Amino acid sequence: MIRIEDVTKVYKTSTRPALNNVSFEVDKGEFVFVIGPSGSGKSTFLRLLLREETPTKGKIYISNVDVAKMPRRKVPRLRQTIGCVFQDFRLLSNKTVFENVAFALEVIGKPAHTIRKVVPEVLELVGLDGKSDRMPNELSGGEQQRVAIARAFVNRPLMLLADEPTGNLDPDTSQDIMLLLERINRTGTTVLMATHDHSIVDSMRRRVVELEFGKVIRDDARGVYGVGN
Ligand SMILES: Nc1ncnc2c1ncn2[C@@H]1O[C@H](COP(=O)(O)OP(=O)(O)OP(=O)(O)O)[C@@H](O)[C@H]1O
Repeated sequence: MIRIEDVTKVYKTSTRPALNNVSFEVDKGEFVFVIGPSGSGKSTFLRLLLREETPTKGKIYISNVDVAKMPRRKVPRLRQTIGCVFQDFRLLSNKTVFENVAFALEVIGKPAHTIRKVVPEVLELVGLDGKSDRMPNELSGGEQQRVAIARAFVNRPLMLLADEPTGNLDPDTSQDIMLLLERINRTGTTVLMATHDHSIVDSMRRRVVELEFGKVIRDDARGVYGVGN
């Protein structure tokens, strides 16, 4: 599903590579934690998958398509197959919960009757039924992240990229969000999650890819965060 081959990324303004000859594969339906200290290249990796950046060297295949070589006009279609969730939720503050999720479908031209049907379904899936008319500032952090996950998932993407999704949440709320990401993963969606959260990684025992100075230094099938991090 994702194949990274000898990928090096050197940003224009930097001499040290953010990713240095990285190779690994992710199968459809996997749940993968990408861990490593600040600056080790986690976000760069996620940005390359989204074609927000292109590699300096190497190849990035998603479903056998070389993302780096993809013509610019095809990039929006690629991004429709990838849902994204961030630490800071990134909701539209002047739109309701329903409208935030609906917006993701409107921008890709889905008809109103589909939106009316699908949005309540996904809000129920994330545990927000009954809250569709709230504004983001009337929700807890955990609820806001649920909206963000609903918005990322409503179009049934092939994969979900989560960059520190629990970074602003307390431990209990973080566990709830992880249960939700697990549920989404069980629908067959590949989940890649960059995190610094030791306890979550240790409790989930999923695949762990660890980066350090832009290199993969560990790839464990049922990993823990690791000693000394
Ligand atoms: N746009 C950019 N221009 C220049 N250098 C960058 C850019 N983005 C990231 N870098 C550098 O690339 C390296 C990897 O950064 P990256 O953001 O991928 O790390 P990270 O593991 O996601 O860190 P964090 O956990 O703090 O989010 C760092 O040295 C960083 O300074």
